[in-house]
Amino acid sequence: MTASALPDSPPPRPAPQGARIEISNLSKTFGSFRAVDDLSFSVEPGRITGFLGPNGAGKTTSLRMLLGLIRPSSGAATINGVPYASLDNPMQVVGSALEATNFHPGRTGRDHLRVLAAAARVPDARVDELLETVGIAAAAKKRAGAYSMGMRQRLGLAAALLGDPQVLILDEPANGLDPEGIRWLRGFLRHLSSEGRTILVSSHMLSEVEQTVDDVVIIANGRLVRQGPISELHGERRSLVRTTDARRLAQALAEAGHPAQQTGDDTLEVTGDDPRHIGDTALAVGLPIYELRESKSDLEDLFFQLTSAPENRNRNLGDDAPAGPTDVPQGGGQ
Ligand SMILES: Nc1ncnc2c1ncn2[C@@H]1O[C@H](COP(=O)(O)OP(=O)(O)OP(=O)(O)O)[C@@H](O)[C@H]1O
Repeated sequence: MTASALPDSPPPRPAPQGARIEISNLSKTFGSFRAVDDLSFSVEPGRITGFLGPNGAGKTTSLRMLLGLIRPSSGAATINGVPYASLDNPMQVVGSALEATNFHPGRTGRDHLRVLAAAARVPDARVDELLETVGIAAAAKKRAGAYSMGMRQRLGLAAALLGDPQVLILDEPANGLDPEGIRWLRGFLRHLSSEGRTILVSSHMLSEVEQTVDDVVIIANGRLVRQGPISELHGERRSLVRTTDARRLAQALAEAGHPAQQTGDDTLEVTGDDPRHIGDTALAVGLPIYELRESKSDLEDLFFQLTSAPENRNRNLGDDAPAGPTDVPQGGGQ
């Protein structure tokens, strides 16, 4: 049906395209403590980027600077080339959920969103649409104080989406979600990024976001330790093979130009080869294959190695951790 056949229906709302986030030499010190240290990275539209680091690495502090909630000691954080505080229509550009606990406990989930919607001149219909989208419509009239952590996460996500933003910034959004909720979140974020939006998601566990993100930015001790597509973290492809005579198959693979290492009487590991070549070679020498699977490097181990080098160890466990908060949030736009 064409649009002209439905003169009263509103035109379909085009999904907003993403915006680029640029963090340039960003630093934040609290007293003499350097929470974020000369951090630079960029986040691209149409991709989900995991912002990762152990507890106390400086993720939330960086996100708060990006959102204009605290002032950088030096450096800059921009969205589409401008600091958050200079955006003309911030809610349409950036939606964020930094804490899932920041709700008036006596107010219903729906009222919480309606207050925010009114302030941003977003119609109430969008509130109901979003409650449905994030899966808490049935609890819309319950007090937010009675919500589970997972429900508060969903409410926070709905609040972040009120302005239909180009950029979504979520601090540990999987906290408190059950496995079904995590799977739902993964699909939902994938859908939003496929519309061209820019999604930045923080987590202290690489394994938690491993299946969700396209790119990673890993920080430790306030500093960047790795940035790039998550596929590059996996390193070279390896296959594990189980057969009856691993030595003979390893030899046959070597003769066919595919170096393999015997790891047991009946097991071997082949580096960088297409599993089909392994199967073909085994068939050619008449050996059965009982198991053939790709072995991915353990990303959680890699994450630990990257972030636990002596210079990157968690400062909260060391002697130089700060005594306590010394910088009061300044509110948006400061
Ligand atoms: N207002 C503040 N005053 C003093 N120190 C602070 C302040 N805010 C954060 N810090 C310190 O800065 C460091 C980084 O904290 P931040 O919350 O950014 O880390 P994080 O990576 O988000 O950690 P988590 O995964 O535990 O949330 C921590 O050592 C924290 O104690």
